Amino acid sequence: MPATLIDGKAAAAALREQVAEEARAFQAAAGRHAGLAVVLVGDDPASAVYVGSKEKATRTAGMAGQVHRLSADIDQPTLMALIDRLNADPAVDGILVQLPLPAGLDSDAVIAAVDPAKDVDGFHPLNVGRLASGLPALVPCTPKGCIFLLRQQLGSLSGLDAVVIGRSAIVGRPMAQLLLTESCTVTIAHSRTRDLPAIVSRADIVVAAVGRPEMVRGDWLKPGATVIDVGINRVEGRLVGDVAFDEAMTVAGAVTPVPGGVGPMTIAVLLANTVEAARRREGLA
Ligand SMILES: Nc1nc(=O)c2c([nH]1)NC[C@@H]1CN(c3ccc(C(=O)N[C@@H](CCC(=O)O)C(=O)O)cc3)C=[N+]21
Repeated sequence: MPATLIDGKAAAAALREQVAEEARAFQAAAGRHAGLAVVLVGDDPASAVYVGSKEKATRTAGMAGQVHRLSADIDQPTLMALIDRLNADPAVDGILVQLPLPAGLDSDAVIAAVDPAKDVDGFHPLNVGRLASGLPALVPCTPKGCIFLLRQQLGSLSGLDAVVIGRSAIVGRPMAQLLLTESCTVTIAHSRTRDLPAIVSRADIVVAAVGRPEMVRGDWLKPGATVIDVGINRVEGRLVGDVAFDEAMTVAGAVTPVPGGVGPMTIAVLLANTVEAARRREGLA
């Protein structure tokens, strides 16, 4: 029997509906809309598309969105001054600086300059530390979206063996922290891992976040495993994940597709984080 297809698009639509409800309740209680500011530096076409869909989703959820589009050749002090202005603006609850920034700009400095209470990406060192300590925090959108999909598919994750492939600051590391909070036994694998197929073969949950098209093969998987594919790779004009999808579907219990899996959840969680930040800032949470 083939694996269940995990429908991220449907899950994201349901979450966006719930967030729209929370945004209405916030508006009624606070007398203003929750507000998200997105900063886009340069004219990378893929980034422009993502930012456009974030803008649309923000409005649809009944929140106030603003996009700041800056030229690729702005200097660091100009960008830092914009962050300071957004930090000081009471109408702005969430700040997202689209990454990667053009060469020459220091993204670590920009991330550290964002008010941690407005850090809806969960990239500020304070939120990273809070997540690692098991404290309430604003949590990176993509890993949090993966947890939603896993909970929907499996219910409790307690005691399950989880393997995260990839150790990036934006996906792999926070993903491992969240799985630990869900009481999984967590292994983080990466480019230096020896015998990756053997490690993956023990996992009830596999999260692939490496950025190598179709690297995880079907015959690595434990039969019945739940496979979350975070990869978005453009190969010969089409999108493929980090998992060999057709192979995985013959072995796994459930698999996320690319597109239509994790990606749509990322934007829905961004909206959820923005309402959460707004509620905390107004003392409503
Ligand atoms: N500060 C910051 N925060 C981010 O969250 C952030 C970022 N920078 N930089 C770029 C990445 C990428 N990202 C995606 C969001 C949605 C989809 C998405 O909705 N994908 C759809 C469509 C894919 C397509 O057609 O291109 C899907 O997978 O089905 C993908 C990728 C957020 N990112």
